[in-house]
Amino acid sequence: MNSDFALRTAGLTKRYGRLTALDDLTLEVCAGEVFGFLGPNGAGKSTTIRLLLGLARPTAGQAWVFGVGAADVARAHRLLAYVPADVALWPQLTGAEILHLQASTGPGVDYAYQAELVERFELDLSKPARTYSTGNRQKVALVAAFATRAPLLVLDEPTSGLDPLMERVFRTAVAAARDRGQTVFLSSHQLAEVEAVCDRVAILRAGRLIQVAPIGELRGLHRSEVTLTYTGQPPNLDTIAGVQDVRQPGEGRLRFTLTGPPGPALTALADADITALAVREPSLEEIFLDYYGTEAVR
Ligand SMILES: Nc1ncnc2c1ncn2[C@@H]1O[C@H](COP(=O)(O)OP(=O)(O)OP(=O)(O)O)[C@@H](O)[C@H]1O
Repeated sequence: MNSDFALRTAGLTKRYGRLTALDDLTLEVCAGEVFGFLGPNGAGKSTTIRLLLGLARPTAGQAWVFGVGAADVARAHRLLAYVPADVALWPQLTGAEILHLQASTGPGVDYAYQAELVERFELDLSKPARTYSTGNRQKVALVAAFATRAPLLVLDEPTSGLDPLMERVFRTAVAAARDRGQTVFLSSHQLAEVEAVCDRVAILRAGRLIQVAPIGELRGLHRSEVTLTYTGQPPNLDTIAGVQDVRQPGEGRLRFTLTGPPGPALTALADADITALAVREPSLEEIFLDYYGTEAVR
């Protein structure tokens, strides 16, 4: 088994009765890579992670962590740290006690870095975990994972409870993990998050792998929907770079999609009398439907 791969799956499949949660996933994540695992709700991301961690048994196929079979939990878990989507902590222990407990049972901790992370995530370690909000529980788990020396960090939608400021701290910590030579496997349903931190991305939909691509190739997926109101002459967006699907949903209103740098569109809009402007990021589901068509996502 080649352990240059931090993670490898071959034909990995999980069925729950008649539902196929994960269908024949074959994937390789190189050591040292920040790998995004992107898919809308219910795509099978958590199922995959449970199989990788040996928390569930595959119906078919196999998974390895640095060449160690995922079912060999005692060996595989010495090589990884995991942050689940719903972090559960021991309610009676304080944040400090939990970090101490995890440090003493995990694959080794960099305590100086742990202290730095506690500060950056603005975590109050003195309180018992039962008083922590979802976001604070997530922070404890993230600090514990990022501070380990585990060569692989498996993070399952780890920022769902974090505010934008903390999301920035998270992104910095992922970049630092990469610099420290760790591999990061990050599941997410946010295209923007994955774009910001990952080298490569796998896209999963309805249990099936749709695409694996370097992040650069995914940039074309990113677009915004712009809606504006104007008085007088409508802005002329006919030949503006990045502007598509210009529609007029009502009198004095305009809607279009924007990909790439917004400069040319902003220049064109500057000549018109715009009274309101709203920019919306479409959901991953919408992007999938738009980009891959209904056939590919079924
Ligand atoms: N223990 C289970 N029993 C039955 N069905 C399950 C079980 N776990 C997951 N599923 C189903 O498998 C599919 C994939 O779920 P999974 O949690 O892996 O998706 P996900 O991509 O992680 O989604 P989310 O972003 O919502 O967490 C879903 O249809 C889900 O309802």
